[in-house]
Amino acid sequence: MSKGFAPAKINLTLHVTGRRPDGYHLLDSLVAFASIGDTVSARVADKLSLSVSGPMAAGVPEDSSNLVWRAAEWLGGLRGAVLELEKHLPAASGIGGGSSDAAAAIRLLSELWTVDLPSASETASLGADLPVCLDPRPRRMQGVGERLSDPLVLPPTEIVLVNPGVQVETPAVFRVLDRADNDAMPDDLPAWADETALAEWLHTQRNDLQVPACNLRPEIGEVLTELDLMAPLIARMSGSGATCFALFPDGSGAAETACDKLSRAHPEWWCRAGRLL
Ligand SMILES: C[C@@](CO)(OP(=O)(O)O)[C@H](O)COP(=O)(O)OP(=O)(O)OC[C@H]1O[C@@H](n2ccc(N)nc2=O)[C@H](O)[C@@H]1O
Ligand SMILES: Nc1ncnc2c1ncn2[C@@H]1O[C@H](COP(=O)(O)OP(=O)(O)O)[C@@H](O)[C@H]1O
Repeated sequence: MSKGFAPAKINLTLHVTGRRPDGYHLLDSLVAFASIGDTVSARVADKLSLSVSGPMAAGVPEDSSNLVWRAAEWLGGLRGAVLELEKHLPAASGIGGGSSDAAAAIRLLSELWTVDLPSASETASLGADLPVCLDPRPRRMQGVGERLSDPLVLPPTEIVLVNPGVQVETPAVFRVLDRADNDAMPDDLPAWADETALAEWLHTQRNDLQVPACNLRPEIGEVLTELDLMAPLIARMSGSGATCFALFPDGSGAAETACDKLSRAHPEWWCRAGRLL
C-alpha cells in the first residue's frame, strides 16, 4: 500500500468579507497545517473500495459519501483502488479533515493511476477547502477558497488542538453569522520574525465565525477559556469550529504540557499536541 498523510488544516485567521449570490461566503484566511492528521493508504484494484479505521472513525461514512471516495471517482472515473482511511481527526470540526483526506487520496492516486495531478482550482468542485489542502503548505486563501497565494513561511511553532466533542456543521454556522461584509486582512501580510511576532499579529486579526459558533455551541467558549489559562501565545477557533487551537513557543514543550493538563481535566475532550508544518 502507498501511504499519505492528511494534516489538519488550521485557519489561523478567517475573515468573512462578502457573500456571493449563490450563498457562498467570500473569505480571507491565513491557513496553516499541523503535524496532527489522518492517514490515507491506497493500492490499485479492479474497483473502488474504502474502509475507515482509527480512534475517530465512528460515524465517518465508508461509502461514496466519503470525500475520499468522491475524490477518487472524480479523479479516476472508473479506475479502481483499495482505499484505507485512518481517522485521527474529529469529523465536522473546522480542521478540514474530510478535505485533507480527499487531497491526500488525490495525491496518492494520481501517482498510482499515472493521471495528472489536478490544479488546486480544479478541485474546488469537491469542496471549498480542497484547493488549499491539495499542496498543504501555509497560504493566504481567498475567494470561496479557490484563490491561493504562493506558499508562505511561518516560524516554527508548537500547537495544541482541542475539540470539546461536539460536531458543528459548517452551513449552520454561516447561517447564524450576523454580517458578511467584514474587513479583509491587510493587502500585504508581514514577514513574521518569530512565533511571538506571528501571534502578536494574529491578535490584530479575527475568526469571524468564532462568535456565531460559540453562540451555537457554548462548549467552544469553555475550550477557549481553558486554553487561555495555559498561557498560550494565542488561542482561537479554527474554521467553523468546534476545534480550537493554541500556539506556544517552539521547543518549549508547552504544547505537550497543556495537552496533558487539558486531557486530564476533560477526558471527554479531544486534545492533541504537535507543530505547525
Ligand atoms: C469554513 C471553512 C474555512 O476553511 O472550513 P471548515 O470549518 O469547513 O473546516 C471552509 O471554507 C469550508 O470548506 P468546506 O467544508 O470544504 O465547504 P463546502 O463543503 O464547500 O461547503 C459547505 C457549506 O459551507 C458554506 N460555505 C462554505 C465555504 C464558503 N466559502 N462559504 C460558505 O458559505 C456553504 O453553506 C456550503 O454549502
Ligand atoms: N473523510 C472524511 N472525514 C470526515 N468526515 C467526512 C469525510 N468524508 C465525508 N465526511 C463528512 O463531511 C462532513 C464534514 O467533515 P469535515 O471535513 O471533517 O469537517 P469540516 O468541514 O468542519 O472541516 C462530516 O459531516 C462528515 O460526515
